[in-house]
Amino acid sequence: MARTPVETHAARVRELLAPLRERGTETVGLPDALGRVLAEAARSPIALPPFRNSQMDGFAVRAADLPATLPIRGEVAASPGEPAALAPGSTVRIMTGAPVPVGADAIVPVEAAAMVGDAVRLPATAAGAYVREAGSDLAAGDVVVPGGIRLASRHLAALAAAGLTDVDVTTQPRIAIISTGSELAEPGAPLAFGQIPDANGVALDAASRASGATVVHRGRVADAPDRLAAELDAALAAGAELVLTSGGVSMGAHEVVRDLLEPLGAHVDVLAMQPGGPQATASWRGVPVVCFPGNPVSSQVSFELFVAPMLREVAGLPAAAASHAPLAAALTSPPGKRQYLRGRRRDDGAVETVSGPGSHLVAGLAAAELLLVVPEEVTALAAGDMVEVRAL
Ligand SMILES: Nc1nc2c(c(=O)[nH]1)N[C@H]1C(S)=C(S)[C@@H](COP(=O)(O)OP(=O)(O)OC[C@H]3O[C@@H](n4cnc5c(N)ncnc54)[C@H](O)[C@@H]3O)O[C@H]1N2
Ligand code: MOO
Repeated sequence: MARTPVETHAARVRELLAPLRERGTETVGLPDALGRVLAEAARSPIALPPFRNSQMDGFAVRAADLPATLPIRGEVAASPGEPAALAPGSTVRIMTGAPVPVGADAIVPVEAAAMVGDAVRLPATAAGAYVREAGSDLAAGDVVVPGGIRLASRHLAALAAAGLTDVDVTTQPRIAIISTGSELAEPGAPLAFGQIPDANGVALDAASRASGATVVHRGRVADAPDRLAAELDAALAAGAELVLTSGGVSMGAHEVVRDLLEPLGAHVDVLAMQPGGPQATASWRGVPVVCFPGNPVSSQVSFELFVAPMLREVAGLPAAAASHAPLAAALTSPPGKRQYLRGRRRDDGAVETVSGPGSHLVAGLAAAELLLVVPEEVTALAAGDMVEVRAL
């Protein structure tokens, strides 16, 4: 059977997921806005800084009075309240962030001052020295963060400094994840012989969230089509815009995903790649369903290749980094399949495989930091040959 090119399936998934690109907006509080994409420019209702204030702990002065020994007429702290105007020929102690009194036009840092009894000797100082003018960062009404920006802590700092408490962000794609397989148990539950913990559920949940989506439902079903149908309905009831399934798409006697969805028009394929050979795409009551193979490495690599790129784009995240590096040692690869081998980079920059090519080697994937991509037509590579490398 001819295997379907990886790009053909990628294009099919891309088309199926196109509606997810159209995002609405919602309002969230600043602490919850981290990592979200600002829907439109946020403007500052106040100037930054909001008032003229001192950049140093020191003395507020009129520059024209200096150099001189001046009497100290009190103190201005960084606290609410307007300070009294500075009388000519005098100074006040002032703290960083405190309002500069009317009449003062410069600050002398405390290190440059010398006490002379109750008075203070201050050197010549330029007008404007260490004075932070109101609006010198941003004028009231100016854009504090432009729309389309993925919010990091520095953006939240600027928004909070502007006194904003919540912002409009684009909604996150809502994903449901369903693990299929009668052998699956809740991780941590005692295992009967023949059972294994469900690894794909937590992995696809984490991968979805790391790609900027939100997970609205997670389920696990035995190899029974009516159970899968009920779980798909539960996913839609939870508001899922996209359902990811794992398992049940190859050629066994109990392929629950195929059994339920193929008669309804699912597209089932065997791709020219490993891991991630068997794949399917479907719709459930109009909602896209992307079906990954059950092997844990296969489902994770499939997510990375077919679903993560669109989610990252929507979330304003950079695409996974791809580069080339020399191979540390020779390797062989089966013909007709693009191999995604688990690897790591050595100190000398060469890349080597970790663990084997088997799609069940979930611990091996955990030990890897990158994937080595061996093209379909390449069956042998020598040490030093350049290979494509994808960061994990
Ligand atoms: N006769 C053939 N057999 C198989 C073929 C084939 O072409 N002809 N393809 C193999 C390949 S490649 C893959 S990949 C798997 C895919 O099979 P399914 O998608 O139907 O997945 P399952 O059979 O349900 O599971 C495969 C494997 O993964 C384990 N698994 C499943 N779900 C989980 C989970 N949530 N957490 C951890 N491990 C999971 C499952 O126990 C199986 O060991 O088919 C090959 N067979
Ligand atoms: O192609 Mo399957 O995904 O190796 O194990």
